[in-house]
Amino acid sequence: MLRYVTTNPGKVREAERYLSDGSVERLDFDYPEIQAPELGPIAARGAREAYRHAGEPVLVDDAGLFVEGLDGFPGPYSSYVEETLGIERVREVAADLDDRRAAFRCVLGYCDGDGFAASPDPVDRGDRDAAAAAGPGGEEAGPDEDGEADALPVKLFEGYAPGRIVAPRGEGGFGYDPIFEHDGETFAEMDTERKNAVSHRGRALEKFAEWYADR
Ligand SMILES: O=c1[nH]c(=O)c2ncn([C@@H]3O[C@H](COP(=O)(O)OP(=O)(O)OP(=O)(O)O)[C@@H](O)[C@H]3O)c2[nH]1
Repeated sequence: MLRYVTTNPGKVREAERYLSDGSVERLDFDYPEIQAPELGPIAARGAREAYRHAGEPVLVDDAGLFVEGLDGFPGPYSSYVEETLGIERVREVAADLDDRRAAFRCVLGYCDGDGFAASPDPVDRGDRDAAAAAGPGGEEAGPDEDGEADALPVKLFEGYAPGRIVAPRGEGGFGYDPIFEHDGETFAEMDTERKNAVSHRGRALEKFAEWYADR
């Protein structure tokens, strides 16, 4: 049984479509998150912590909103900023910027404790063209990437969605969705199926699901 590890019900709703073959269950476990400027090391360490807790294969999902005009802030701190400032304040800060472009990123970390065949497929580092070109596969997190010695192997899958920060619109989704516009619609104006088709999480999950089925 694979455990999709998250405390966030919004993530689960989106992941269900990709993980609904009966071999996956959600595990509501708040694994300790390291502080790092990138999502990859956070997901890698989280996957190891979650695996040690669960004793079964796990998939963790680390995501964030990166605002261009704020040098990528809140990025890996998105959850903390959402809880403290709130999305309205983020929107207010962004409203004063010339450059309101932003991107959502999601990194999934898979750990099953004993490793897996390394994939020769290209790795999506999050850039839009690379995202379009990259197939399933994912990246092996290096043993020392997050500073942990003797680390368990973790496979990473990244997804990216470009957009811009706008005044809130829409009732759906969760988190920053009402203020993130992609192709003329906010994520909160999209139903789950439409959001999954274009979102950072949908792209990462698609790559993971393809790799997982073929591994
Ligand atoms: O509008 C949004 N649409 C999305 O699709 C999305 N994905 C993530 N987020 C936000 O980014 C932070 C992630 O933080 P995060 O990865 O640490 O997760 P989390 O703390 O919510 O749960 P957990 O999975 O760690 O238990 C949180 O503020 C989330 O609300 C999103 N916001």
